[in-house]
Amino acid sequence: MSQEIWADVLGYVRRNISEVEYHTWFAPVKNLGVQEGSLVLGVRNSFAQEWFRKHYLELLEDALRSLGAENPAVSFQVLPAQQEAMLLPSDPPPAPAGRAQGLGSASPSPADNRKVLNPKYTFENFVVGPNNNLAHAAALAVAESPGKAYNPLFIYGDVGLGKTHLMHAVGHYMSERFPEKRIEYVSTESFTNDLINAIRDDKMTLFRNRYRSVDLLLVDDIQFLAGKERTQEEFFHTFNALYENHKQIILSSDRPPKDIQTLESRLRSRFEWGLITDIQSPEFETRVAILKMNAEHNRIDIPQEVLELIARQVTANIRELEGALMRVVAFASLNNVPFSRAVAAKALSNVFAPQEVKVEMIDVLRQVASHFNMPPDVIRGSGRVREVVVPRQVAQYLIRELTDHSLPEIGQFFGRDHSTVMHAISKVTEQLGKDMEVTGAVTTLRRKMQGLEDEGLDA
Ligand SMILES: Nc1ncnc2c1ncn2[C@@H]1O[C@H](COP(=O)(O)OP(=O)(O)OP(=O)(O)O)[C@@H](O)[C@H]1O
Repeated sequence: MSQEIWADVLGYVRRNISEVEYHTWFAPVKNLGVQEGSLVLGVRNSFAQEWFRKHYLELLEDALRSLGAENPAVSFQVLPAQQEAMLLPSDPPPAPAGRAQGLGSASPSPADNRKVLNPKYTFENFVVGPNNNLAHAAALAVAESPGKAYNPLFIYGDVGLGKTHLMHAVGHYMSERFPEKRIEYVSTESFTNDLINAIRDDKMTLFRNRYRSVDLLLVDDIQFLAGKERTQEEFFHTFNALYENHKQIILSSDRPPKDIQTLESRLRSRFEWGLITDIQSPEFETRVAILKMNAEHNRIDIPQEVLELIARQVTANIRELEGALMRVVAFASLNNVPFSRAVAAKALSNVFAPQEVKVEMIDVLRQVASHFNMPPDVIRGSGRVREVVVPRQVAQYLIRELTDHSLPEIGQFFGRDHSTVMHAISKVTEQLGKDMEVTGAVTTLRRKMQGLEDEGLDA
């Protein structure tokens, strides 16, 4: 396949996922051409291969379809290490921005977002916290009694806080219970474009029938009605027709109706007829819960303290939060290191202000466990065979060296008293330089814990 077509494919992909997702996954991909009718893409390792199959196959097929391919096929091939080295992106990824449609999920393109509800945006997948519980309760009430509870429901809040997610959740809820109901999800931009096309093609009746015959109308980013007189006029009539027929309307906006400038007052007052509710930025616990849910959905086993570190880094926007998690996952897998706070901090250091990461006992234990290929609990357990005792002593030695914890605290962490820890430390000290296994483990792990740069990790 020519590089021009590949550039078009990348352009399509880029428009449909967040910047951080794009740079993490697509920047290093190599176009290997078409083989037996299938576009072959070179990826760095088998993890990336699996990830692409699971998360981006459909998106890539859509991209090819949009370029005219009738039966698009895409396959992924792991590149040999040498070729891979040449593909490492030289520029640091930019700060997350744009519209990711959730961790790893391919999203509909803006042009055909009408009628398409993102399957991930359900009530089950919506984490409720103090920042969004009113909006959530209102959406649920509306889903249960469309056209009766609050009409319209007006949800406002900053970007990436879950307005679209809640709207789609109502749509899914309704379509599951009443499959015959007509649901229309549209961005204000698409509504405007449809109107322009209808006027141009002399198809206003069709346009009106379409929007005025739905049972649930979901309109995103209604603030973009500002200054568009003809669209406002048309939307006013659509609104009235639906309202009078007790059809549910849900609107989202980045601000409350009173703050939308140049909005006709008859529309503004209608937007205020039902319920106006906002979504605020999530607090720490909600952010951790969202990350946890995302990790579970993607079957990623990531320690709580790593999720907490990510949640401390990204505070304002859930889309960015998801991007940050994805970055950490990609970073750890591409560098083949276990998840730790230090790894997460390193993964995010190009994107967010670096955070001081204090090494914790659990971090050291995890690293030691991974080095010796043994579960952390076994190291902390009561086993007395050499295979367990050596990692345990190394862990205690490194914790003493790399953290501020006292001997009794370390003892407690291992369910032992401080004299055992003292013994472990002197034992390791004695073996350093003599016992290859112990010396190698201490040196490697110390380097890993102190500074990841020394490990040749790529951000
Ligand atoms: N409470 C939540 N629980 C789980 N995921 C959430 C929650 N809120 C938002 N998200 C996720 O955050 C991402 C951004 O949400 P969404 O697109 O709904 O934001 P938005 O407020 O509509 O943003 P915009 O103003 O840019 O349209 C989505 O992937 C969504 O699933």
